[in-house]
Amino acid sequence: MEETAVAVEASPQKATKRPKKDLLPPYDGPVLEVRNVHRSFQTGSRIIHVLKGIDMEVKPQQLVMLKGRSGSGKTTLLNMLGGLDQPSSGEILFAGQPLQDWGDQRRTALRRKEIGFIFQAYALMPLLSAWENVELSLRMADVPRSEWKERVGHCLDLVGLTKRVKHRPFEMSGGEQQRVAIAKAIAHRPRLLLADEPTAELDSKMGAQVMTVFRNIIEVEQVTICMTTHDPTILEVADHVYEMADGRFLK
Ligand SMILES: Nc1ncnc2c1ncn2[C@@H]1O[C@H](COP(=O)(O)OP(=O)(O)OP(=O)(O)O)[C@@H](O)[C@H]1O
Repeated sequence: MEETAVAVEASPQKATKRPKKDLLPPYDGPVLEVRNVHRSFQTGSRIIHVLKGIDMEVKPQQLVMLKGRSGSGKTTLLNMLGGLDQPSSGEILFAGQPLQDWGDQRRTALRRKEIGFIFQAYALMPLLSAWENVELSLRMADVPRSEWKERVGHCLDLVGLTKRVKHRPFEMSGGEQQRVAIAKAIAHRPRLLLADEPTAELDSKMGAQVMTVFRNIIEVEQVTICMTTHDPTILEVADHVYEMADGRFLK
């Protein structure tokens, strides 16, 4: 499918107000604080130390990137930032709350309400249209049905896809599919967006469109983004880059 000529044509939008949520008390500090995090895996009799003392901070509405060679530990760290995995030692504070002290149920609720995930391979439902894919995310997050229409329309507009709402993934370019995935990831108004190599499958033009969308949603949706990338041209867009090598950040 041909990409549209203009980069991303989202309508100018005002910042939307984040509705109050009970899960987290109000907190003006960093969205993420990572303190001396280690992660080891046991495979058979061997113990592999993948993360070896990670310290990082992600402030509200920042775009933070993790770069590093394949195998350096980026995905392992991203999984922990999203509460999908737990550190072997150290702590991760999400909006000031220590995730390791939370039970499984509360961590799952945090993931569903406060975090959006974007992957390299889009992760869309193949038989659903762009509109239905975004709607599905609202259904999963228990957002009242009465709010779906406005919210889905708003999110698809933000990613510049108002003219593609009825298309199914196979009728769209890779860049468009990734933008649907972004609309889907922000639909439930998460505080944090985690993206694992979101531009890896895209050419440089489509990759740049995705980064334009990221900048736009940081402003309009007041979201914070932490992503991994190998692409040096994309790193220029970051507010902060952490370079990883062998489970540590390079100074
Ligand atoms: N569950 C696991 N069990 C054993 N080893 C693991 C596990 N998860 C990750 N690893 C190992 O940890 C190391 C880091 O993997 P990780 O996927 O975090 O790297 P990465 O920097 O994201 O690489 P890539 O850029 O290729 O995605 C690898 O050597 C991997 O094999």
